[in-house]
Amino acid sequence: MISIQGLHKKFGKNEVLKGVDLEITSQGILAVLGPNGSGKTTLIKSILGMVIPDKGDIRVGGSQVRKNWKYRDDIDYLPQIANFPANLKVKELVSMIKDLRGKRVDESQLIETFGLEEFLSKKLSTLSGGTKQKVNLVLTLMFDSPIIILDEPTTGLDPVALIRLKDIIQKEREKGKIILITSHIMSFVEEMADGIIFLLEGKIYFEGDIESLKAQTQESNFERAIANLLTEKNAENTKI
Ligand SMILES: Nc1ncnc2c1ncn2[C@@H]1O[C@H](COP(=O)(O)OP(=O)(O)OP(=O)(O)O)[C@@H](O)[C@H]1O
Repeated sequence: MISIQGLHKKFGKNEVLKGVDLEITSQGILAVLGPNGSGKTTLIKSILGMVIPDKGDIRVGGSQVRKNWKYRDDIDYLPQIANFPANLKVKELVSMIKDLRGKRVDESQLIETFGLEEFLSKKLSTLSGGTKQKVNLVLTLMFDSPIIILDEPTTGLDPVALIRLKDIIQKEREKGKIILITSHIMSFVEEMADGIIFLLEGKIYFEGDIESLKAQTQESNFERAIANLLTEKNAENTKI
């Protein structure tokens, strides 16, 4: 369970989150959506304790996030941009991350699923963007934690890898996990998400399932329903 109350965060004068309240009590896939710069990554990093909020309360599994690190053992996190040490080989990075987390896991199935066997002895600097993302996914998904947070997981993936990723996420969902995903690929979100939140101007502007969003916006197409939220907000802002 993840509980967020009154979350505020600004960077200098840039007020990114202006009072976000969110209760994630049930298992399933929640997509965190919003325009570029709306604060999706900031929200995720606040949950992970990587961004310190100015105000607000965040609890994961009942534990306060502030000045705590133990709860992070229960979260597998895929960052949007992974900065890997260039000279390390893929297999060295995998063992390093396992050592850091102090967990014994068998990543061989994931390596096979993403066709990474032939890259295990290659240096990270020599890999293509999509292959790096596959490595990034293995590092995240190998730990089997109850909460998974994926920031733009589909970036750079070819169609086969994308299908494999979707199957893995569905299997993780069936295990009863809480899965948070950010993505700008609306077809991916529509296929995968049980619910969405839409961040706009520092707040959650919509929270619910995709069918409710379509009903609210009177748009049968999900992408258009999302665009409709933005134009609706624009219209509101220009009202006198
Ligand atoms: N460490 C930081 N220092 C200063 N500004 C930051 C920092 N991190 C984020 N920001 C700013 O906060 C705002 C929100 O950024 P964030 O990355 O959370 O947005 P996002 O919704 O994830 O965007 P995108 O869809 O482009 O990934 C942006 O204006 C960004 O420039």
